[in-house]
Amino acid sequence: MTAIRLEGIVKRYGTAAAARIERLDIRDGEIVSLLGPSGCGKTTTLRIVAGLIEQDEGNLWFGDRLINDVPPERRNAAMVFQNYALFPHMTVRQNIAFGLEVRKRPRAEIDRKVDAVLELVQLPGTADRLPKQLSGGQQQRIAIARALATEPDVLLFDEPLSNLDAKLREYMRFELRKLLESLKITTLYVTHDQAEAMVISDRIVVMDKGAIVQVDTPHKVYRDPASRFVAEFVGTASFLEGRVESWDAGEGRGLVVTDEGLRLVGRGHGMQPGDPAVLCARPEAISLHPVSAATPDDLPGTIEAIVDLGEMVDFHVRIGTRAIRTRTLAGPRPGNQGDRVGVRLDPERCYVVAR
Ligand SMILES: Nc1ncnc2c1ncn2[C@@H]1O[C@H](COP(=O)(O)OP(=O)(O)OP(=O)(O)O)[C@@H](O)[C@H]1O
Repeated sequence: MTAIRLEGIVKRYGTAAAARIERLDIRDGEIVSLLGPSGCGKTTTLRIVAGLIEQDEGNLWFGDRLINDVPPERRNAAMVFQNYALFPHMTVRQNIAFGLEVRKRPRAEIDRKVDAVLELVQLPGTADRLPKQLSGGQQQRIAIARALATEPDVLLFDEPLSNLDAKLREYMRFELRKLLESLKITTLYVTHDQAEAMVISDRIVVMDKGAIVQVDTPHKVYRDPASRFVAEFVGTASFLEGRVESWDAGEGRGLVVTDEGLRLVGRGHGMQPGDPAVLCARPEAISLHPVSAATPDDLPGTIEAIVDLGEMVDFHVRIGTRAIRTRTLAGPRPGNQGDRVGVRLDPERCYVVAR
């Protein structure tokens, strides 16, 4: 097992920095995702770790080994790509054996390892098939088996599930998480899909414009976003801009008065009275109540639209000049389109961040 450390890493194309990572530590056996919108520098960072791109500045460590000048094939890292990158004219067995043959391993060992990794990805009967005789999901599992066969210290995934259809992708997330958990190999995983990152990772690195903006467990990234950008990118939220009226640093919560004069309580860090702020309300933080059951503290709202998603129902609600969104399990509804409702915000699930 190998810890990974990136220190002062910068990669520029022309004058623009595609990646600038002050510091990132990935622990032995940890599964870490790089998550962010297109162009934020995820793939550049992953490729620097793989040795496929050379950084302009900074140091990269695998354990206590500085590997800046170590070529990719000597880093003992295996990469799994979005397009599987299997050799089409080779059987599954030949594909998986390839890396071991390059390393001139004895035949018996190669056969044993191929069988073992096929077992691991639950495709033991496919050894003699060609990639085209497998489904997309199966091909991706073979690509993973091929990566595992060489017993790498580090596994690198570049959007490995993006080519699969939505249902299979969802299933494979859980399968992959189970597999990675059992392997305990240090893993860096690139995705722009926040749900995938939530399922796969021990920790998520959220990136924006080449830099890291938050590193935390999936739970913390969702429950404690460091900025509006993170709250917007991971999950959904309604945003209410305003100013901090009072703040209890000990409790980590305070009162925000929005630009429309709504008084709302939320949790956060490092805010001061007078700070411009945004209150981020997750859909599950907002509950709607028929006017007859509303309390004086509820905000007066009007249901503008109801979107029925089957098991869930989205409500778009107007509060004065503001539109917010909430989501509930299908069931009794607080009202119909056009009805007035009481809107209640759970302060525990509202986050106050700098504006
Ligand atoms: N070879 C290159 N030459 C010039 N600019 C590049 C090159 N590779 C990447 N970039 C730029 O660097 C930035 C980061 O790219 P990168 O591929 O790392 O982003 P990403 O987060 O992986 O995006 P995506 O999810 O779309 O793959 C982008 O602005 C991109 O246009």
